[in-house]
Amino acid sequence: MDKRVFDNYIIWKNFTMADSLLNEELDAIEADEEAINDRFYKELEFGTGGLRGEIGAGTNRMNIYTVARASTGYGRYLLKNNSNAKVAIAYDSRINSDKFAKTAALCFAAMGIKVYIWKEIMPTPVLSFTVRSLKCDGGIVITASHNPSRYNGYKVYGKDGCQITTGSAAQIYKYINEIDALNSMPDYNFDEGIKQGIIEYIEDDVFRNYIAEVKRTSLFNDNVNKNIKVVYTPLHGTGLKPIKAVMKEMGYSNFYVVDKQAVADGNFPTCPYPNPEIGEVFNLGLEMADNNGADLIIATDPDCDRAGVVVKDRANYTLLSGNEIGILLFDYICKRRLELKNMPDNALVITTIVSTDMINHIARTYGVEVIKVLTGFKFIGEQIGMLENKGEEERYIFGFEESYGYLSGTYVRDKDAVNASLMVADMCEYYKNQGKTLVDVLKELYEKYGFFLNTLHSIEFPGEYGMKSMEKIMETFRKKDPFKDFGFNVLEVRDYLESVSRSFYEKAASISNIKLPKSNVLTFVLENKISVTMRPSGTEPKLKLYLSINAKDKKEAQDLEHDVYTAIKEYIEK
Ligand SMILES: O=P([O-])(O)O[C@H]1O[C@H](COP(=O)(O)O)[C@@H](O)[C@H](O)[C@H]1O
Ligand SMILES: [Mg+2]
Repeated sequence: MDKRVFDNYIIWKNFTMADSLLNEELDAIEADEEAINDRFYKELEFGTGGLRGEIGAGTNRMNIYTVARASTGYGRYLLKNNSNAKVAIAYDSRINSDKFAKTAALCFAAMGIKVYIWKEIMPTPVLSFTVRSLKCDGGIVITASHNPSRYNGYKVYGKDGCQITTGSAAQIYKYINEIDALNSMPDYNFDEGIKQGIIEYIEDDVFRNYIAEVKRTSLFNDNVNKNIKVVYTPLHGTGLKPIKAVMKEMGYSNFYVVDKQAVADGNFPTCPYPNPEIGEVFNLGLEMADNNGADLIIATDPDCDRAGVVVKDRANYTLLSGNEIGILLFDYICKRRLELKNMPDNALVITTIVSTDMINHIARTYGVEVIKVLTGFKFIGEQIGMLENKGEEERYIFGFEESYGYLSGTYVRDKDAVNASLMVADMCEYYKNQGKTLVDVLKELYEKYGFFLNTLHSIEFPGEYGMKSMEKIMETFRKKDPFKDFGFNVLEVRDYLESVSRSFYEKAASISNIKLPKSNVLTFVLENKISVTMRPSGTEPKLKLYLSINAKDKKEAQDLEHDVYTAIKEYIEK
């Protein structure tokens, strides 16, 4: 083991004597080099959605010390830009989320930064709204989103209500890096901060205004009493209060909550992996739907920025993928805006390089421009900010990413599952009035545009060894062209780390630049309308493989997908 790692372990062990839980954890791993290494080989870093890590002792863990370190660094950055800085804080239902939120509040307050904090658990999009509404210089949410219960995290927002992107993340990280976690806990008391007014609970008005904005995104509010039956589950997270409010106020009186999952609980007792991408999270919702014949089951992740959907198609229930929800919503939004005569000139949809290309085809039909950004909704939020600066905000009609992230308004700058739930319910009601289910509509879209199969395969690579293995795999694919050995012709390679795209459509290869921030992502466009994108996840120790096939029917697409994935998997495992 690296000496620095072991020295750090000893320092933390001595320091945490007064913190029995952390100390016990460190004591117990005394003879386990791997466990020590995993806790100390690095510091938590900014990934796709802020800092994220397992809860526990060490520099590579979420604990009050690493939270204090991040907060002190972020606080210094905020003060550098504005000596009267204000910051907003929200937290979800995860283990220690409230404690970490208070730790952060203390750090900011001790530095003289005014803190607005929610008194109860709140969704991530509400924090984005709060930052803008209270004119804060920034904000944070304590959450690890949809990760398993052993994780927590720290999402950081700029004054535009958008999660910090590459440039500001690097600047903030410089400040954080100057700070020693164990010396960053302030000598300050939360109640004292409240008394002095430097820490203030956020008023309910902000929540009500947020709800009003979400309701305003509806393209269907001409029909107040809705007929469809909706089953909803917040998966033990923050979604219940806002989604119940919006749905009831928008006339969805047949709205049923999965009781067992309504209780906020960071142990996620009924769904250990509270991710709407995983079909099992719908089990309890399906039981309920089987009994009451619901048209729709909606699940939102713990910080309520992702929404997953199961729809009733005659007698069956079908789980939609993130891409399928995205194309259905996009098509619905275009259709409704044209019907309501409020389609903006030069309308714009923003999506990511790992989301379905089918969006381009639909966009062409409606004359909507498509912008593609790197993975992470923050890059979509950033684009909305750029439009706002040019006074062109109205052009934005929809943003979506394959990992169940959607936003159809500009009142927040992050994906919003409250907005997504309302839009999906509206869409379901709209088509039901025409005698169609969402599965029928999806089939119509596939008939019109050809069948698109988009799959995501995640391969786990835990710990330092895993991280290095992923790097090696990425390098191998970058340097060699294994697809040749698999028997596929490569037509184009996009290397987002080197910002170049090489295409081989003609005999001589041509090279062009990619105008996106550098990121460790590779896309291989193969013959037969197949493409493969690979990247290490920025939120979990996983290599993500996104396969996209455009074929004449489902069977053909599935066969091709199987062949490509099997070849890649065998190659990686070799
Ligand atoms: O986790 P969330 O819901 O905050 O979501 C975050 O992580 C997702 C997965 O990222 P990765 O593929 O790097 O794991 C991203 O798609 C999303 O935009 C980002 O906000
Ligand atoms: Mg989330």
